[in-house]
Parts: sequence; structure tokens; C-alpha cells
Amino acid sequence: MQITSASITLIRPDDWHLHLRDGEALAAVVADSARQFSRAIVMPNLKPPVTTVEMASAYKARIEAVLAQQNLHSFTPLMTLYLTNNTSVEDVKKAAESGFVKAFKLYPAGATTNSDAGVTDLLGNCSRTLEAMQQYGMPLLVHGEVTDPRVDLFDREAVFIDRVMLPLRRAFPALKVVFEHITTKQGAHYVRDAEGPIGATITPQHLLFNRNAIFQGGVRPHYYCLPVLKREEHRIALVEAATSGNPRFFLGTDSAPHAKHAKEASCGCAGCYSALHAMELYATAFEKAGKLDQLEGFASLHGPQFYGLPVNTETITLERKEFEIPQQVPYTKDAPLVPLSAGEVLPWRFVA
Ligand SMILES: NC(=O)N[C@@H](CC(=O)O)C(=O)O
Ligand SMILES: [Zn+2]
Ligand SMILES: [Zn+2]
Repeated sequence: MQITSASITLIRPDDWHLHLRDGEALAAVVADSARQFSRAIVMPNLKPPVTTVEMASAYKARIEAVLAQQNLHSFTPLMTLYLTNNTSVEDVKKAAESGFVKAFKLYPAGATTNSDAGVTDLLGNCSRTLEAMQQYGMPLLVHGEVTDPRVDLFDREAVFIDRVMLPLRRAFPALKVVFEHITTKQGAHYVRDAEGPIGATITPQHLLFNRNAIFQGGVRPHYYCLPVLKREEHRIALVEAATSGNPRFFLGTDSAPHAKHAKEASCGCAGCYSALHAMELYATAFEKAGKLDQLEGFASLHGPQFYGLPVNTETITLERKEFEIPQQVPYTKDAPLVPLSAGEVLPWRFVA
């Protein structure tokens, strides 16, 4: 990694948690990720969800067709399957043998966008499937929030650790688990201190903002995602984790595009669009912490190490040049897309 006062050059990063959507939305957003990242773990929460190897293969082909149309040849989508109450041992075996399915994704039913088909009782319904995943070395990616309506929205991740994560990892100690988009001190400390194969992704918004951002002078729907932004003490713990050099923490933007009108609504969708300027956002967060030198490990080394994949060979460069985030970018024929922190100015700009 090379850091000067004018630029940063680092090994080309990967995005270990990304929503690419489908159809015209996919065609609108995929270039933003392909410009900065070499690979991405592509989330399966489409409608209907991607639950089988056949569906993942078809989705991958649709992504590759768009990449080819747009002359984006150096980007590899790594596919995931959506875990349901009915995922079988055979599904796990087929996924492991496919080579292109890299993980299963756990959405507790009702926890987030398109999670209605999610799991209702993980150990009760999925034990044989989890056993097979453990045996094949197939990672389980976890949206770690309980959905119990009695639990306060801001406590859902911390409660998930006690109610789901601990029993899961006690039952399957060799299962590779990624605690996705962690948002709390409890999440960060759990992953730091736990035994066995565990990692966590951290988004740019959870490194840059606390929950005040959602209510700054009025309701700000473009800062609303799940798990929701938390208090400042949690943001500080996440920055500490991401910049610590600990290989368990790696980059996952959770870039989750929703049309402008779907976010600016009486019941707005959860998700921030950060693919446009992901590396600029992360560089800003790392620089604010005085830890720019730790960016390459987080963005480019720790993820491949966890997934057992080679580190990329090319590099990217960011220049110290002010970048004003556009108010909106084109999305579908009916609607534009509002990027995270639209209208704000970042000190870094992605060059190539
Ligand atoms: N993060 C979000 O707020 N939304 C994601 C789903 C998810 O990752 O939970 C989406 O697909 O829109
Ligand atoms: Zn999620
Ligand atoms: Zn997500």
C-alpha cells in the first residue's frame, strides 16, 4: 500500500456484502461496484429469493450478461443462496460442488427487505442443513437481528448474539460464520473475542454516522438501513474494529439500492446506496480515525483470507480531491436513486 499526501494506492478491494438487485436496477448499479471492486458477494434477497443452485446460476448469468453489455470484464460476482426452513442437505452439497456459490445467507423471517421467506427457528428447522454446511466448509452469512416485536429495534442485534449466535456456534463450532453489517459494540466485541471461524462485515454508513443522522433537522430516509444506525459509542467501537488490523473484520458495503420514491415514503424502505462512492467513504472514515494504513487489510486482504480465495493482483488509486456526492443518479425508467450522503463533500476521489 502506498500513501502520500495526495493519493492512496492499494490492492484492488472486494465487496463482501452487496445487493445488485435484478433487471433494469441491476443494469443501473453494477458498474459502480465493478469500477472499484474485483469481486462481490451478491445477496440473494430477490423476489422470489435465490434459494437453489439453479436459481443462483441463472442470476449469475443475468449479472454477467449486463457486465458484458457494459464492457465490464474484470468483475466477478460470487453467489449466495437464501437459507429457508426447507433448504436441504442436498442443496448444500450441490452448492459446495458448484464452485460459484460461496455461502448461504440467513435472514431471520421478517428482519429486513425481502426476508419473508426467511428462517423462523434456526436450530429447530435447519440443524441438518447447518451440519452439512459445517462439513462442506460452506460459510453462513447472518443478518443478525432478532425479530421479536417485544425487543426494542435498537437492541435487536445485541439480543441476537445471546439468543441465536451463541447457541448456533455452540452447536456448530466449526461452521464458518460471517456476522454481516455489524452495528454495535456488542457485535464488534463478540466477533473480536469469540473462538472459532468467525468474521464480520462493516458498512461505510456505520463507520461514518450514528443514529442522529436519521433525524438531523427532520427525518432523513436515506440514512435509514437495517440494522439501523446506533449511538455514537457503537460507531466508535466499529471504527476501532475496522481499523484494528484484526483479520476478522472486512469490507462489506451492504449497498442496497431502493428507488427515491420508495425511500421518501410514508413507510420507506431500508437500505443505503453506497456502491457509487464506497471506497471514498471508507477512506474518509479510516482517515478520520488516523488509520489510513489499515484500509488495505480491511478492504483487500482480510475478506479473501476468510473465504479462502486469492488476493487480487491489481491496484486502485484514490486521489485527495474534493468529491461532491451527486443528489441523485439514474436508476430505473421511473425513478432515480439517491446515494448515501448526497450533496456532501468527501476529501477523496476514486481515480482508477
Ligand atoms: N440493509 C438494508 O437496510 N437493506 C437490505 C437488506 C439487508 O441487508 O438487510 C436490502 O436488501 O435493501
Ligand atoms: Zn441484512
Ligand atoms: Zn444487505
